[in-house]
Amino acid sequence: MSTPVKVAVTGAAGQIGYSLLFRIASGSLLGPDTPVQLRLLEITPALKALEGVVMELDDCAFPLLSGVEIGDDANVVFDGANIALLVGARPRSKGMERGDLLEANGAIFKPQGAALNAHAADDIKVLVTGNPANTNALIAKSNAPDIPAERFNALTRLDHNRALAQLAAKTGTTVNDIRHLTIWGNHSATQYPDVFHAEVNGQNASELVDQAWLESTFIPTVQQRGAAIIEARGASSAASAANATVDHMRDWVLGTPEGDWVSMSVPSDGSYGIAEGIITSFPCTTSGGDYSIVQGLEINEFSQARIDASVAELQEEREAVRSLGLVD
Ligand SMILES: NC(=O)C1=CN([C@@H]2O[C@H](COP(=O)(O)OP(=O)(O)OC[C@H]3O[C@@H](n4cnc5c(N)ncnc54)[C@H](O)[C@@H]3O)[C@@H](O)[C@H]2O)C=CC1
Ligand SMILES: O=C([O-])CC(=O)C(=O)O
Repeated sequence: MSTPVKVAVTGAAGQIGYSLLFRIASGSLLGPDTPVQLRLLEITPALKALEGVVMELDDCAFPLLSGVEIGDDANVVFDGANIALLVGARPRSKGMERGDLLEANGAIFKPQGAALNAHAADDIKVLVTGNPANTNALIAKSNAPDIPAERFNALTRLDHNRALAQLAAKTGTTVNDIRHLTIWGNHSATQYPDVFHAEVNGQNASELVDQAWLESTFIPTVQQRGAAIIEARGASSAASAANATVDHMRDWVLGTPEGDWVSMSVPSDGSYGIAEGIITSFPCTTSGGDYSIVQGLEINEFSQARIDASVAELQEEREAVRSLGLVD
């Protein structure tokens, strides 16, 4: 067996953590031949609950799990990490304005960015799931000047998976029949799920569904799915968010399937005229541990307006965290 890969997870005692850790330890993240060491970060009051989760991990007797370290100090927990899954974040509480939310999360992601910069392994890959995920990833990236910027991603794979499921249901197919779906923009209600390049069994998806369904059902359903889950379950998406976190990082490390792409929020390099530096969702392929933004797609007027709106929201978030001194 090879040397264990060190996987750091923050917010490990939370809802998503409770699904995610078991998937990582069972081999879903890095495959059946790669042992993992889990390095779990929590706030001090949650360490006892986390100890209980570690007892359960022990009780699974996972053959690939080489060890588990837990703690409340990012400088210790991130030591030597090859992968960091930043899940723990400050949720919006009643009466909290967006600016307050960004500030509260800045207090988490700024020091975590700095701790990754100082202690993570040279090949570190960072994926932010904790909301507001795109801007939290931007804050972490800005505070880790020695880590290449492209190693900081945010999660829009859950939105991608939700869009796949909705399109499959509408067209009477399965998710396996669909290729080239894209989420553009922010992991928020402004995100744009784009079917204009998608194919269902080789046929362009926009020819199989009408514009009215796209505008009044598909797009709002995908954009509002998180809220619908909260309404139904009384708690936010957890197993599906953990699953998407695994999907994103697994594909980044092990590669996307031949002939398809996935949606990843990555620092913009200016592709499609999108402001450089913001962390926004693009169609991406990956190979050899590196990803590339799919180039050359024709963007119609309908799509462009929606991409612009979501990118504008991300630029506003960047301005807000800039004015708080959280990013350059
Ligand atoms: N990007 C996406 O698609 C999705 C993102 N989310 C977000 O993921 C985040 C986590 O969700 P849940 O697990 O359901 O929340 P949760 O509240 O059950 O767990 C979060 C955990 O993070 C911990 N935490 C807080 N501050 C921390 C810090 N500084 N360091 C380490 N741990 C810290 C808390 O103690 C808590 O145990 C939330 O921000 C949620 O909005 C949820 C679903 C989808
Ligand atoms: O709104 C939330 O906290 C959960 C979320 O991001 C989602 O389900 O997409």
